[in-house]
Amino acid sequence: MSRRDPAREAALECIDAVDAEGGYANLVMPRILAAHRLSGRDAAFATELAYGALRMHGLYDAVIGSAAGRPIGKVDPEVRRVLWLGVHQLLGMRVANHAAVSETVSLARARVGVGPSKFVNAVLRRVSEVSRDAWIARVAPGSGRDAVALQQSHPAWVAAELDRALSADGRAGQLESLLVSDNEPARVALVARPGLVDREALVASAPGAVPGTLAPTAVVLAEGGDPGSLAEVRDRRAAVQDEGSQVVAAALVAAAPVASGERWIDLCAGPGGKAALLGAHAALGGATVDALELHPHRARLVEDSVKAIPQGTVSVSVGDGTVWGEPGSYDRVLLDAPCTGLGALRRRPEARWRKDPSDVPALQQLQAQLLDRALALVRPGGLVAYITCSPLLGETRDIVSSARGATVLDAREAVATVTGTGVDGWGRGPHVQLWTHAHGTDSMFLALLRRDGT
Ligand SMILES: C[S@@+](CC[C@H](N)C(=O)[O-])C[C@H]1O[C@@H](n2cnc3c(N)ncnc32)[C@H](O)[C@@H]1O
Repeated sequence: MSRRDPAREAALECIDAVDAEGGYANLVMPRILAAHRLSGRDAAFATELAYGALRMHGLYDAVIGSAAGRPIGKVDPEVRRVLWLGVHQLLGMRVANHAAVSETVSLARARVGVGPSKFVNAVLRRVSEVSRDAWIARVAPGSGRDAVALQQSHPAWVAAELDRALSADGRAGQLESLLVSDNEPARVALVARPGLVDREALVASAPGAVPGTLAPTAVVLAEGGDPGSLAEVRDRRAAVQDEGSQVVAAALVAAAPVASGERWIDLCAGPGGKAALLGAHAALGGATVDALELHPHRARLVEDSVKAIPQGTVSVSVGDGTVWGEPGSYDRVLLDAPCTGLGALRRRPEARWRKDPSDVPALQQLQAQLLDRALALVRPGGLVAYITCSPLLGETRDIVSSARGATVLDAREAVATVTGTGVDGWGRGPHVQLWTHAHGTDSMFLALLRRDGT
């Protein structure tokens, strides 16, 4: 009987659950780690192994096909997933070649049988003969867009859309940097909800944490920092939230002075990160927030997220934002629209492979309907923040440019107020597009609109 490494077993279970059963890595992995009683460095190793293989398998399939001398489609899917695990150790991690090959082969023997394990052994030995760069030169040579997409393991259509969005934002030539940043796991950022906990106090509670560099509410945890260990997170005075999300939500508050009695609505609130940040600001300024969410189970997450906000400030409802509410009855609307999520690929290792260009038109239609409704819901002179965690032009500028009855504001001014920086650092305007490679945040888009009329 050969000895098998529990961290590699856990990683393979995660890869199987995601690739074969349609699971989400960030949901299945914690359960698998607990079942294998893995923590600390072993858990981190298993997670990097699984997430890296799931992210990078576009490139690894090309390497495996070349090393095996057969099209990847002819490799049994179960064997292929074991190979991803081995190739990621060889080309994506600093695991010694002999350990990567022998540990993966013993796993293969147990999981897929002796015959296939010999094939795994032969392929991995061949892969281990040359470096990652040499493999890239062999299977994805050049510097054209499709080559860069394969080198950085992104579907070609995703890379093409991101490239277009970069160019439109004055960032032509930055595609490779962006795709590289999608492959680097994000450091965990927390929000210190204003009025509920001081940022300095939160920094002091979390060993090794530092203040964020963009949002005045942000705290960045040390590598491996566990947000669940912090009382402030457990009681919802603080929460995990990308710093870019904090900036764009706070920009709606910063766009005009808050008058007591203002009514705000978050039209697409689940799971409630931005609703809670708005709620904390609203409580300080004497405003109230309605938080709307289509799906009841996500509305429950919003309820939980806002539970530390002073009573009577936020009220959560289940409903459809395309038809909700009394026209003209709100002062500000936050519309964080459902989108492809292609600006947050670093958070979800499998996400890039689950999207398809055919998903985009239905999302665009919904985004346009929601923005229409958002503009109907605000009073004349009221403000709408249109936000996506996708930089795709079809989900961002194109949606905003087709809106009627509103004036587009320079969102850079509100963002500069939030971040305490000058307007110039925020692109060409009037919208603000954050970029993972440039700002270290998710690639969030923000447009601010003011409804016309008096
Ligand atoms: C991008 S997420 C919002 C994230 C949220 N603002 C946060 O910061 O936690 C979009 C949300 O809109 C919800 N949604 C989708 N269609 C909707 C609709 N027609 N009306 C209201 N909510 C909708 C989705 O269920 C999802 O929870």
